[in-house]
Amino acid sequence: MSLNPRLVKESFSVVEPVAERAAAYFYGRLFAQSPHLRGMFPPAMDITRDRLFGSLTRIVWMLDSPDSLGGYLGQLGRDHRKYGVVAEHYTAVGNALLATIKRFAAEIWNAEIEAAWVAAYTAAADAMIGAADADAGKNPAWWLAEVVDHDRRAPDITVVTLRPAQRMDFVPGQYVNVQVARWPRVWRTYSIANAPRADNTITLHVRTLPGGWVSTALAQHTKVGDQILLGPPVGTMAPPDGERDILCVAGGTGLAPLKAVVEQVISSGRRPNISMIVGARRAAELYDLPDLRRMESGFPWLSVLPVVSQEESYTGMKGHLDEVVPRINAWTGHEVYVCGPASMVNATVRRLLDSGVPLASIHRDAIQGEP
Ligand SMILES: NC(=O)C1=CN([C@@H]2O[C@H](COP(=O)(O)OP(=O)(O)OC[C@H]3O[C@@H](n4cnc5c(N)ncnc54)[C@H](O)[C@@H]3O)[C@@H](O)[C@H]2O)C=CC1
Repeated sequence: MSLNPRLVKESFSVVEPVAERAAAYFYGRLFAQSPHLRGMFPPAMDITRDRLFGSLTRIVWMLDSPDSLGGYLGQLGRDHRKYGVVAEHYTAVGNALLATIKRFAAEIWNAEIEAAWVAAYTAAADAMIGAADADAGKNPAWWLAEVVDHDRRAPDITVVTLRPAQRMDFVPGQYVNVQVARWPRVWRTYSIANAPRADNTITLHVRTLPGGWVSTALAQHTKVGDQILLGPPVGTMAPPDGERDILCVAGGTGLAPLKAVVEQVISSGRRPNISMIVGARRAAELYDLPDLRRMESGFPWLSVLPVVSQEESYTGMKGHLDEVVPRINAWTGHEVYVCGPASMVNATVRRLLDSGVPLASIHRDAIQGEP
């Protein structure tokens, strides 16, 4: 069986515009054929459905880049250990996936396309299973973590510090999936907001969103001493290893992974100039400014610039990050990190590219938050 990325991509592009219906069909089919699998999923499937297509889209578009794809599938396989996924589940998922693509790409479907999908799915499942097996000897499938600090910084922003019961190794810039006792099987992603610490604690920045199950539970129904579950650290954003100056553009709680990256650079002993441009809608939402100012006073090469977009009376810099950032500097020689709401990240990256910053110098990570 040989891989044929072109056929997979062409047929997937027919399904992509109807992704929502295809995902609903996929799960309907999966649970009809294997009802016992339903218990592994949360009662409300909306976010799970989006995540499925998000992952599938990434995999399909990475089929031509085996190195990136291998890394991504490895993380996905390790991360799926927390759901209790074992090798035999992949067969059921593969059958439902094939039936789904076949149905929604019916007008172009043929034996060659089917063979291409079977080959691609088999290779992807093998990579995930292999990574999960290799990880099983080294790390737990999930970590139990105790809440050791709970700090409401703004009406809807809470900073939570957790101590995992077992050592958790991670790269600054990565994120974890979080599950609270109140909502079994519901997992949401949060970036780790610190470089590794000697006491193994990690800090998360939580924005409470209307209808956000996990964020509301973490902010309003969680106290010091509670236990929550964490999946393994995932994500490919990482601190730079060269000597170039660094720009970090953070929108809201998108600050979290960028703070981790900056902490790591500072503790590495290197001395690049670091500019952190930190955006919030209102000044009261600059929830981490005192700590950023403390970092700034301890590391003279760091400068922190808060920017507020929706408060006329604010006396500091005002505006949207995508407009403000290119006005401040050309940034062409910098390693650039951008994180925050997707619309802000997309707009800012576009403006940076327009102003001559090479794509290879721009670091961002697609993570899925609530709701
Ligand atoms: N909590 C975490 O660990 C992480 C969160 N994120 C993501 O970061 C986002 C944070 O959201 P909030 O704190 O609610 O941010 P927010 O909605 O309060 O916005 C923060 C900043 O982004 C700017 N902004 C918003 N939309 C924009 C647009 N279309 N163009 C230009 N600028 C725009 C605002 O002006 C403000 O400066 C979420 O989407 C979350 O998924 C990403 C990584 C980690």
